[in-house]
Amino acid sequence: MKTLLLPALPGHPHIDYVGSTLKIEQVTASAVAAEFGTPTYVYSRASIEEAAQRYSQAAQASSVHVALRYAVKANSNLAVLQLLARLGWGFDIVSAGELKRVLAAGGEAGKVVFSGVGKSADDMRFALDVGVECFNVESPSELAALNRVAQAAGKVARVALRVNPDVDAGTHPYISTGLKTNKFGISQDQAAQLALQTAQLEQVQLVGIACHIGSQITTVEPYLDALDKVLDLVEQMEHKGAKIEHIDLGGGLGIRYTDETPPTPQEWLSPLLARISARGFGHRTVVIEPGRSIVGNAGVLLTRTLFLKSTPVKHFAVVDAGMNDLIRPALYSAEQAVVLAEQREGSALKYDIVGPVCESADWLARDRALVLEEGDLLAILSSGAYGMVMASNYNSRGRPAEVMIDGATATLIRPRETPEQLYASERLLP
Ligand SMILES: Cc1ncc(COP(=O)(O)O)c(C=O)c1O
Ligand SMILES: N[C@@H](CCCC[NH3+])C(=O)O
Repeated sequence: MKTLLLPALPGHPHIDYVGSTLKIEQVTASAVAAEFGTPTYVYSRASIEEAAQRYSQAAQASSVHVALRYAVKANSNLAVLQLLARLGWGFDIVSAGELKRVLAAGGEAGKVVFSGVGKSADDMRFALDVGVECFNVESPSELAALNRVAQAAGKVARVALRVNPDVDAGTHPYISTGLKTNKFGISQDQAAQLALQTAQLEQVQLVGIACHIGSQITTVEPYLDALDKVLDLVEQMEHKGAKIEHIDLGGGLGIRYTDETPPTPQEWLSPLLARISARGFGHRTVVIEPGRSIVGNAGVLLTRTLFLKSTPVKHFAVVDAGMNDLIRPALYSAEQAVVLAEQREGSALKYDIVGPVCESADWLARDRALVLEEGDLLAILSSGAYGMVMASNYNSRGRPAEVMIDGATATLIRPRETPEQLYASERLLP
């Protein structure tokens, strides 16, 4: 029988049981649900800040200069971005929308890396106008387009070439990005050629090499493999006269969802920086772009059990959160631990935890042994990353509320969407 992380919740700092009661910092999950309803995403401020500080400390332990850039796509709530901006972090973005959020949250454009395989001309122009620090370019066509946009804007765009190092990060195929069959990055050969071409383009300046090999990676080896290939390329480019100021290693460090044991930021960064120094590149800036490992285990999704239902072959717990609120299980068959806000003794049944959406893929967890009653409040753990940001309005369901816990204080950082808001901008025909 599957047992998931009970009674202690390892890997989830500041989210744990006190007796049989689940608390996020000093606030009970039940109190959050009573005040703000369900489904609701709840984040621990201390957990986010400590995760960020573990990266800063790992960076400070080395003589190599490390630029910290939080990947906004993991969780883009303004309050989350504000916490990181206050800690001095910059940001990794993939759209003008994310860039606008960063600016609205008090982030500095000069500490923003613009990633993504499909940047529009409008997005490039906005990023140039506000002065982002670097564009991570992923194709010859994108480089040409950026040169044109920069010319029209009268600016010079600082550029890093994102290389696809063709390494297997050992993660889910949908979140692997560094294989040659993936759409991301430029092959090593093509990158070397493109580096030469940048010298001919007046409105772009090559300053870096970037890579990002995937997400939820739980070992260091694929990063070292990718790094060696990136450093080979840097050597090759500098031999031909380029001046590479920074090496961007991307993000991707995994978290514990059930029983994974990923390296800590220190265990991840230290061998990479050591390799960079050993190969003679220790005076370059190293950029990192973590997302999930900052916010993933700082958040839970609270959901209320509506009905328990048994068929001849299965027990179902129908809850008020669905795949529109948290799509990771439906999309990647992701396993996230599910726990009761108030644990009770009794004999457990194995439940599939399913939502109200009209799709058979609308499941949040499968075969979980729980002692459940209708009306019980559940917490889906590890929901701080790629949770709310991937939520949709399918079935005209308003997206959940978001709440930040700081000690004994719960602050609503985004109210629940109402159905009226969903269709407010739609128009009836004349
Ligand atoms: C370019 C880039 N940087 C950083 C990240 C953040 O990754 P993660 O949340 O796995 O740390 C991603 C997402 O995979 C990405 O595509
Ligand atoms: N959305 C994915 C991660 C994608 C990372 C972005 N490249 C997840 O939930 O695991």
